[in-house]
Amino acid sequence: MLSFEGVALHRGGALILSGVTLRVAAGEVLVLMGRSGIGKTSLLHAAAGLLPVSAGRIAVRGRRAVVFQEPRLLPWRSALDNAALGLKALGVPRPARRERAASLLRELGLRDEDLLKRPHALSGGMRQRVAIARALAVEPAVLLLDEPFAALDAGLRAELQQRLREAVRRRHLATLLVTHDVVEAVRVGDRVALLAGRPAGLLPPLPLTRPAATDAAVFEACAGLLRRPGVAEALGLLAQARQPSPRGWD
Ligand SMILES: Nc1ncnc2c1ncn2[C@@H]1O[C@H](COP(=O)(O)OP(=O)(O)OP(=O)(O)O)[C@@H](O)[C@H]1O
Repeated sequence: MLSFEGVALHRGGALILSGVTLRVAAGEVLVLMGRSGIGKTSLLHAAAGLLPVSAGRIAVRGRRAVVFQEPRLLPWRSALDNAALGLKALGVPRPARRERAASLLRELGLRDEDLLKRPHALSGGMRQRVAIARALAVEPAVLLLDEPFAALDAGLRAELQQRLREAVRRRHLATLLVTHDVVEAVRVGDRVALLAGRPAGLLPPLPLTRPAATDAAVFEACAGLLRRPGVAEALGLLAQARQPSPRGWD
């Protein structure tokens, strides 16, 4: 379980977030969205313990793990050793940690011949699978994901979103996912919370209904979310739509 109560945050001397109250239950994927620079990553970093809060309280029940947009792997270590890193820090013996890491890497779609490759020999998608495996390996109760698939192409993103969703459901993790991608929100999330205003606060979270796996159902769910009052504005989409393009006004 992860909860924020009346949280305020400063960055560079400026108050960027205030009065943020939110609870992410075990087994729930809460998607955090809002326009660029609003404070999504800062809030996630505060939940990860990487940034102090200026006011309020963040409570984490159980272990937490973080996945960043870049995989942040050790270049001189194999995929297997990278995925097992957190377990090493926890003092899990080598055979047990390699076994658990290998099983997670397979669950996330790595083939056996990839397990001993170093990061430079893996694709971007494989590297991010290793980063997710490394996070899941420590058996967290709370998973914090900061745009984990933003650098991947659309097909791969869809596959990894599906695998992530299955992995967090199976483990009953309280998951906070920061993303700019509305498709990702409806594919992975149970609820979406939007940051808006300055300093930013949280709009009341909206439930997401799980769409069928077809593209049409996913796009219909996205359109439904964007039609909800305040959502397009909070994502900065209406302001963008009024921007002139090189061809004139869109
Ligand atoms: N290291 C830092 N020092 C000072 N200010 C920072 C720092 N990092 C971020 N900020 C500021 O804090 C505010 C929130 O940034 P943050 O990265 O949390 O927003 P975001 O919503 O995650 O943005 P994006 O969607 O573009 O990633 C921004 O105004 C940003 O300029």
